[in-house]
Amino acid sequence: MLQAQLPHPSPAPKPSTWRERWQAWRDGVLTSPDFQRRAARSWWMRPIARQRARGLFDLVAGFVYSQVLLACVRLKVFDHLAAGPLSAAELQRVLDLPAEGTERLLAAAVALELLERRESGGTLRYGLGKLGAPMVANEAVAAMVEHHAVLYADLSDPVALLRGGTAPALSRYWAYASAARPGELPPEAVDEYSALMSASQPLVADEVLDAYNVHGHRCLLDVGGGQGRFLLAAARRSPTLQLQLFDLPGVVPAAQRQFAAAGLTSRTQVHGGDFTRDALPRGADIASLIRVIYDHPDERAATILRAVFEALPPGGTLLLAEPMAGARGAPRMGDAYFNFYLLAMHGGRSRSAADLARLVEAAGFEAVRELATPIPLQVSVLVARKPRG
Ligand SMILES: CC(C)=CCC/C(C)=C/CC/C(C)=C/C=C/C(C)=C/C=C/C=C(C)/C=C/C=C(C)/C=C/C=C(C)/C=C/CC(C)(C)O
Ligand SMILES: C[S@@+](CC[C@H](N)C(=O)[O-])C[C@H]1O[C@@H](n2cnc3c(N)ncnc32)[C@H](O)[C@@H]1O
Repeated sequence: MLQAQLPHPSPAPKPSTWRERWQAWRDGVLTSPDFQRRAARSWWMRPIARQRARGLFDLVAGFVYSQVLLACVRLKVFDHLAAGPLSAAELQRVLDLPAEGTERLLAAAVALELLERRESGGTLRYGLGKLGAPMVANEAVAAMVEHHAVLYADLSDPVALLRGGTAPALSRYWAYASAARPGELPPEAVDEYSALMSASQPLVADEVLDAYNVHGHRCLLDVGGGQGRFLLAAARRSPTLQLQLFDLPGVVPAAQRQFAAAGLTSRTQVHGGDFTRDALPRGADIASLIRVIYDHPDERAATILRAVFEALPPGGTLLLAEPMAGARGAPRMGDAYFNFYLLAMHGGRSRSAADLARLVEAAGFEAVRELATPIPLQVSVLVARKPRG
């Protein structure tokens, strides 16, 4: 049965304001198939009708578009074209696909602006499109594209997911999200997500370090710092900065290996523990929480922020960075994408900068401010200070 034919669960409220009357009238018009048909045929309404049809079609087809991108990533199409355009026959050879598969992939990738057709001297070649060019050697986004197989399997029944009681694969992938004692997770339970986080740090690290200059600081404690990729980026910005990393005991051996490989062992202290139970190491004058707080429900987020507050000296700085709901220019990222992602993960919630500022202040910090980042879709940043007195 169509939604419009379902009985209303309560007597529909009578519109009382001008705005409510306008909205009720507009709903009536826009849901009418007769109006939709007439609008599509009217010269002045047709552009709007076409735009709405396209918008809805793109929501229907979104998974197909994602899979075209996945095919391009798996076949390394963008990297093959980095040195210059290739003909369909050349691409067929390097991609090792049948001719028809190649033609279909190229047509789809051109339509999605991942590739573009280039004609010269009577030969048709394929080059990088405006959305394909940023994918060249982009291991961060490529790793995320691959990872979405897990998410999309969990989203195959979105209503069941919303009703709860399911056991999404994503909640097993992020083993700490539902573990009673995350501190006891062995390396094999944390290695896969830690590698994904490490691979995707380039989406975040330079954005954060461009927004906040760590130069004036003596020692940076990265809480939930994973395999240390953010600290390695910070160390490159400030050669005198001391580094402390805190993460689950199962994660820290990989972090230690990364610091040793970068020749940074003497500047680094690595601590294993559970930030919901254990005290954080003292000694840093700035602590960062990068892509950590949105993993957790409010109560656990408050515990983590309080632990950071305790670890910092008076006047110490908190640097909190993650993709935030309501980020400028990215309205779908927080409320649609991460909202559902975090539901499947059985973890936390996508929060706006204002929601996070409230949590940060409740933990005792002051002077909370949001810093501008170049691409808020990737990450937004809050800084705050522990009071001096
Ligand atoms: C030169 C001429 C002719 C014109 C100039 C025109 C011009 C200005 C062009 C701009 C070109 C340009 C610089 C393009 C840049 C493109 C960029 C920066 C693209 C970035 C894309 C980023 C993407 C797609 C990021 C995706 C991130 C995802 C999906 C992240 C997912 C994260 C997850 C799932 C995290 C999970 C962690 C957990 C569990 C929630 O804690
Ligand atoms: C989403 S990852 C972010 C990692 C890293 N900050 C980054 O942005 O790449 C969250 C991190 O928090 C760590 N974590 C989760 N629960 C934890 C806990 N109870 N105690 C300590 N670390 C924890 C995870 O092991 C993981 O490294």
